[in-house]
Amino acid sequence: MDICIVGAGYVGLTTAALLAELGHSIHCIDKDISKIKLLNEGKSPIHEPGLEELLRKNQQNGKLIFSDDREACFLNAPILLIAVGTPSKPNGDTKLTALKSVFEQISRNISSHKLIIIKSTVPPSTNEWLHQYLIKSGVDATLFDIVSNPEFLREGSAVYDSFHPDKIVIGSSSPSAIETVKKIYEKLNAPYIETSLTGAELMKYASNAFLATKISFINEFSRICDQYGVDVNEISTSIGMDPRIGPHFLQSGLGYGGSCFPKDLDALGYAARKRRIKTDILRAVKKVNEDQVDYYINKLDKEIHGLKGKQITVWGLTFKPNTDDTRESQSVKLCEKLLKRGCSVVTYDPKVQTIRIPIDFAPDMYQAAKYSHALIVATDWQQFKSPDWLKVKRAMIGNTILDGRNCLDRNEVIAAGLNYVGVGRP
Ligand SMILES: NC(=O)c1ccc[n+]([C@@H]2O[C@H](COP(=O)([O-])OP(=O)(O)OC[C@H]3O[C@@H](n4cnc5c(N)ncnc54)[C@H](O)[C@@H]3O)[C@@H](O)[C@H]2O)c1
Ligand SMILES: O=c1ccn([C@@H]2O[C@H](COP(=O)(O)OP(=O)(O)O[C@H]3O[C@H](CO)[C@@H](O)[C@H](O)[C@H]3O)[C@@H](O)[C@H]2O)c(=O)[nH]1
Repeated sequence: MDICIVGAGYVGLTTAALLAELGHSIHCIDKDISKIKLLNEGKSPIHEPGLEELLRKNQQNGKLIFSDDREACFLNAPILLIAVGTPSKPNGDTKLTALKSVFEQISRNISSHKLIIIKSTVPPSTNEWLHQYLIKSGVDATLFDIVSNPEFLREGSAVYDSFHPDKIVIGSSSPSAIETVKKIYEKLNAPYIETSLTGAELMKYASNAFLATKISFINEFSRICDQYGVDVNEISTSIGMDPRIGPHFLQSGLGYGGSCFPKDLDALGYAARKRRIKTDILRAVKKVNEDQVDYYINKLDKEIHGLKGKQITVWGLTFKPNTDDTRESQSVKLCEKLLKRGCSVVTYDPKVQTIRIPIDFAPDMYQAAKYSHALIVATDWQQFKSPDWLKVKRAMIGNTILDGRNCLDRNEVIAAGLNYVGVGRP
């Protein structure tokens, strides 16, 4: 099938690679000309394992083209898949500027039937609103169908996730549109969940809100473990064995970040408040996450007898490993708070070399440790999990290692003569 993908970000590019690989003809467009230029040179503008190779392969075999000619794409393609960003406003509401601009362009260029698939995460009833928008713009209702088809991939494993979805959610009031979307994905052999437009929107928010709740639950629990001298990782393993709970999203640490959980929880809370629904759980999940960075910093403060004037090494700036994304990263928040407490911060991240806060970047992880009073593992990149701790010890002035992701082997750290500190890690 001929599909135009609008938005060449994490979701748009991964979906472009997936659908081209499934045999469809993909035209992917973005308003950002620099991204399109890079893509046409065979380079991915984002770091996502396996993505660049897959994009290049499908560009070479003619299944995938990139351009910034949005109008031509809107005119020609019978299927439009929209994956533009939907960031938060300060009050938690969602900025729909990009989506509205796409729909404005569609309304001006529609002359034959369009199936419009919305992949972007949008607040409940947005898709209904978009449907009405096109009608009010004078577009004949028979000329388009809208399907809400939310995306569940994780950054860092986006390619794997999109080829192995646990389900494909398809929300629409049009049975024929639902059938077409099923055909697009049929080679994936994943179960379909058919629902309404708003049902699909809410399934996406429910998923992210529940996953974030699991993380904040275990993070709050790690503070309880901390007081009782019990290892929280053992608690996660134990409760995770119960199939009613499951082992995933029970890794305690500095908390969740990224472009999705914080934004989507805010959007859901805002939508509920608008309908006068109190969201006590969502508020608590957010509060635990916000407090978690302070809990770690206060623990370090006690351990090294004051933070002011100390040099702290932070390993990892991305919000999780295997990505270059620092949006809403807890590591970045940690660095900002350390600066406010009078520390100097030296950092190393395999994929980040600059950031808009006054911290120093070292060329490698060991040089980042040089002359520091303490070292914090803030993102669980594989290379930080089992480094040469003797080399780290020789580089540092102090000897405290704070395990911000509960991902280190404490015995290895101690064996090198270093002081292991974690939350809920006696
Ligand atoms: N990042 C994820 O892991 C993830 C996973 C599931 C769902 N989502 C949702 O998918 C959507 C996209 O997220 P993302 O992380 O890919 O965003 P992103 O910021 O990486 O990419 C969005 C792209 O859309 C482009 N764009 C904006 N306005 C445009 C326009 N009018 N015409 C053409 N292109 C335009 C931007 O230039 C950008 O390249 C969001 O709603 C997000 O919540 C994201
Ligand atoms: O046990 C865990 C699991 C994750 N995290 C943190 O949670 C954040 C989010 O991680 P993850 O969910 O793996 O990455 P995202 O790319 O943000 O993916 C989430 O957000 C996407 C955008 O909506 C959804 O599509 C995915 O299903 C959903 O997992 C990161 O900061 C992780 O460090 C933890 O602290 N403990």
